[in-house]
Amino acid sequence: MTLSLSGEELVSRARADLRIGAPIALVGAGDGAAGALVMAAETASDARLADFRALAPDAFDLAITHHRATTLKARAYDGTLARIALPADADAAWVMATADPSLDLATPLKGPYATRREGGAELHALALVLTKQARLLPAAVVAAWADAETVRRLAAGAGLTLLSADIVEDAAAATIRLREISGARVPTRFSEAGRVHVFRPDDGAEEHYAIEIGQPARDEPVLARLHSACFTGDVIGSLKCDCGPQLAAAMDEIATAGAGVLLYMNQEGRGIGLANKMRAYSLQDQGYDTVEANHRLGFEDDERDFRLGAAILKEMGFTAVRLMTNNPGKIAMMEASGVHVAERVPLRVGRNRHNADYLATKAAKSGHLL
Ligand SMILES: Nc1nc2c(ncn2[C@@H]2O[C@H](COP(=O)(O)OP(=O)(O)OP(=O)(O)O)[C@@H](O)[C@H]2O)c(=O)[nH]1
Ligand SMILES: [Zn+2]
Repeated sequence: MTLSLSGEELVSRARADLRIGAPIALVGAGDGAAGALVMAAETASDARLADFRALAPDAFDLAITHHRATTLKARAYDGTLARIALPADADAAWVMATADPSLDLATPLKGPYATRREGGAELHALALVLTKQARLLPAAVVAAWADAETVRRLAAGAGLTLLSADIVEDAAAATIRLREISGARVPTRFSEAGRVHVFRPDDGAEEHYAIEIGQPARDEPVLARLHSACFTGDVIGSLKCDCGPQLAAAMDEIATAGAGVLLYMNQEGRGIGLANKMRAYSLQDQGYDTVEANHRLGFEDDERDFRLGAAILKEMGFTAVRLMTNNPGKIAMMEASGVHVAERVPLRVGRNRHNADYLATKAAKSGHLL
């Protein structure tokens, strides 16, 4: 028997590496493939940048999304991304100022930037996918070599996580498995008959919670709310969104009905994480709406994976829901994931003068039913 890590385990480890500022190694498929050492832009240190330079890579670039390149007036030759050649004196502060749009007011004078055209960008694209999955800014420092062997050797010598494109793709397409780890009775101000169940995904990503109220029957559609974490709205009462009142109203409605389930999904900021959401808020303070701010940072409007909620419901024995939502996307994803939406229950609460524009943008751009 040989002990080896699965592709999914390697990808999970790579995400953790990127968050702590450790380099990872990426290689292309087949003979003559290229290789690269990668660090997330936001965790790259001066010392590591110097280490990368000392290895004399064939190309040393900062990979950014084409959205970011547009703002920087840098030519993007690689479709959805651009490779900015790192100047010889570029330090970690330079990398962040170039990568992070929310810092633009603080560091207005930047560029011009030379973007790379020759060579492939497959590994750069992979690096951006992984930084996003790690809930970091989609920007990566990439030291590339024309031959994968050099990178394999460097990775083996330093004990770096080594990934190939197919491993990352397979891991993303794999069925998500979540297990209930623990659960206990938690009476709340909404209902004394509450139970909290904690679900943990096998890939080591965030845990999600199910709050079950009463004893909902498994053989009929359950009154359910799929709530995405919003630290600002849920915990500190932010008026910028409608999440806090929606959470309370959903709990209240389920409690009044006597039975149902609220899934609390730790997909903060529509899946971009709180750090990136606060970057988005800074951009919103500069006049961009919620969707534009996400795009400027290099994210899609919505980066949540709604399959997770469906997986938890199925794990709990539910196959059909009466879903409390105004978001048609959630209904479509539930159905696609094998949980039938027998009815949509509208949830309209928490409108105030601070979030009027935010709600209008959701209706206009994200198809929300108001
Ligand atoms: N990126 C980003 N996320 C936000 C912003 N405001 C709120 N969020 C997040 O959006 C999520 C809530 O999503 P909503 O679109 O309000 O609601 P929904 O859950 O999709 O739809 P409903 O079921 O109708 O409420 C939470 O994860 C919040 O943290 C914002 O301006 N930018
Ligand atoms: Zn919110």
